[in-house]
Amino acid sequence: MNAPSSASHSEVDPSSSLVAPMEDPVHPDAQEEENDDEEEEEVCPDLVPSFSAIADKDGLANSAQKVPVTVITGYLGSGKTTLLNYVLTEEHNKKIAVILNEFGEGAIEEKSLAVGNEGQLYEEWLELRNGCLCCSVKDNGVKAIETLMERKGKFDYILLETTGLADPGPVASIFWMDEELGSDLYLDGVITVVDAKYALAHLREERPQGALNEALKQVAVADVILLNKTDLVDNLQDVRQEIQAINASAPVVETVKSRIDINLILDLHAYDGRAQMSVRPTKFDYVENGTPHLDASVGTVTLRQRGPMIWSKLEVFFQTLLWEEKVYDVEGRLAQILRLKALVPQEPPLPVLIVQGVHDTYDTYETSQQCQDGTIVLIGRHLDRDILERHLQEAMNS
Ligand SMILES: Nc1nc2c(ncn2[C@@H]2O[C@H](COP(=O)(O)OP(=O)(O)OP(=O)(O)O)[C@@H](O)[C@H]2O)c(=O)[nH]1
Ligand SMILES: [Zn+2]
Repeated sequence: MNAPSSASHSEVDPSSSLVAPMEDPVHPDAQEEENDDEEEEEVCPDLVPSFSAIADKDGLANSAQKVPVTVITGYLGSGKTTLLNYVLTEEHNKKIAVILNEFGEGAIEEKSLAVGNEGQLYEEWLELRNGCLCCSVKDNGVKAIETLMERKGKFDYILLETTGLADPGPVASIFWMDEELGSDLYLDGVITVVDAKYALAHLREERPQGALNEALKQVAVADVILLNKTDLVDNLQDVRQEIQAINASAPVVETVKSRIDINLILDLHAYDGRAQMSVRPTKFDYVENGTPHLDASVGTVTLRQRGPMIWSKLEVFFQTLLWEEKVYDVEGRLAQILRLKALVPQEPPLPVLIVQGVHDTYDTYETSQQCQDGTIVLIGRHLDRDILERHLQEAMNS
């Protein structure tokens, strides 16, 4: 685990390196900044799910025992529940637990008061056909789910629908952090459902003091985006462009009634070494910098670095960016990272590393994927490519 003070966590699992600031890992992004619009329009490496086992034996053994959690987020009424229902009725050989929750809402203190004994915060379980289960957990703790598993037996898979106004970042981090602490659960991926008809309005909604709106955060941290309700819209070009300008690294799949090949959303392993990052140039790579024509305040910047990199130096760059709050854009606004991914070749025989980050927490994983050059994908706001590039070079040359 990677956090300003992570010693206690590395004792728990020395093979892992998840890093996050420890003061308040559940709500790491408390910055409120002035409102503005900025984005980079550029498409960069996608995280492509790999269904072949490329993790090492330990990694596989590890995730075999643990239950994957896919977080399903999206604005009010975008089609999250429709997606869950669809997954439950599709043919699959999994015993899936669906959890509707009020995760990540309210203060932790309030929640622990509400949890009561043994985290019994769930409502009635509904037994569905094909062995699936459904419930509503009114807790923001992993404990409640673990208690459920103790009572109901282990599931193969958990789908967790956040409320439409939730910021999925902290929710995702809960599972991620909890994995470090020996939980039975691990975060597989974040799926964001976008309402094609109202997305542009949602993404542009202003919040007091320039806070980021939920729709932006939901798109920014997505591993896969469903552009849903496409039957209601004639021209998808604008909304698709705006989504990709915000998060250039997540595949955007157009859907009606959230119908999607479930292989595209389950078992992504988006947060471990089994995710493959493919580096493919796209037309967006050639868009001029500094001439944004889309009205988004969150964007993606991709930095590339030739040849093998020294991880400890790259880590200095990440920590400067994520924790030290020393990186600004040209107008002096603090860079705020919502999601980060990197593919980092090291001098052989050191393995290639994948770095995954949500807000200010990041983790590294070894991958068997090969690459010559490093790629760093940053999604957030107030990201100025030239300034970020300079900080990266400073760190690499230190
Ligand atoms: N026309 C159309 N309607 C859809 C589509 N997908 C879902 N809906 C409808 O949109 C409404 C909201 O869908 P839900 O799945 O409940 O949305 P949700 O994201 O779970 O909503 P909340 O939980 O309230 O945030 C329902 O009436 C769905 O039937 C679609 O692709 N096209
Ligand atoms: Zn719903």
